[in-house]
Amino acid sequence: MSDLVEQSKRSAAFAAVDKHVLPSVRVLGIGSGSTVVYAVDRLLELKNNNQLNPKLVCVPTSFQSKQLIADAGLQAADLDDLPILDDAQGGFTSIDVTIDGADEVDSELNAIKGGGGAHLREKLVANASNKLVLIADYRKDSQVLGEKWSKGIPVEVSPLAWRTITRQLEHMPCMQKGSRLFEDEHPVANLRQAVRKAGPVVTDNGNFILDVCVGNIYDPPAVERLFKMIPGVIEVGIFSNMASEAWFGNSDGSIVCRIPKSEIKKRE
Ligand SMILES: O=C[C@H](O)[C@H](O)[C@H](O)COP(=O)(O)O
Repeated sequence: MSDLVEQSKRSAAFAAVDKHVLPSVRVLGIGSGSTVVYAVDRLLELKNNNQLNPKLVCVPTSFQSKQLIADAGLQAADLDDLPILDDAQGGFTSIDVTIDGADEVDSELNAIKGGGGAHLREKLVANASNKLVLIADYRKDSQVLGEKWSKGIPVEVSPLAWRTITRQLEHMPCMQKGSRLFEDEHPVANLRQAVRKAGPVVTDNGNFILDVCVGNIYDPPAVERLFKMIPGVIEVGIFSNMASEAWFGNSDGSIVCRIPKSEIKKRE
């Protein structure tokens, strides 16, 4: 990985933490992946400077994230241990803000996640958060999902049915009710293979992952719903309309914070 990419991950992570992890934050969701490591580095600095809420509790999204929290000496809590608060919009949240990485983010801040296989718990934590803030380097910033991330949509599936699910996914048509959902005629689903273990990747939850290639994704919420309907699909690595901000580190050293394009229009 080039120094430029690492530097851009770091600057996006530091800026997002500085903006969102104020002393008023009591419960913080911690995402997974290599960019989140920098976010936890910054949290540790803030902790050492007494700039965090002394009662701060961090909610992990994977085994990796749980370890990062423990190594930083921060307090961890599982989602189920937290009280559920009814918010003004009729939602149910337990977490003030979650900071997480992404594999690709489009102009509406729909994201592909799960490159590291953590998207099930990441989505559970994001869903219980008042605010989801994404952090990434410039390679993940795109207009349409699929333009940049070519490894496919991560889909966590039950090992009991992975072959049936693969076949069903590969028979999905690209058109639905007259509109095109994705670029390729039919998806191609690959069982993710482990690198230093023989056989498939087994997630933190004991499941398999199919990486489903469809080309560009024109309607992320529809594709997310379509895949999710297949029995045995546990979670789809498309996060539609969940993030409210995305921070990108650029290759020139600058940082950009984006909000969904439709939000910009509403504010104009
Ligand atoms: O499963 C992994 C997560 O969704 C990560 O947040 C995502 O893959 C981005 O990871 P990284 O920051 O390493 O690019």
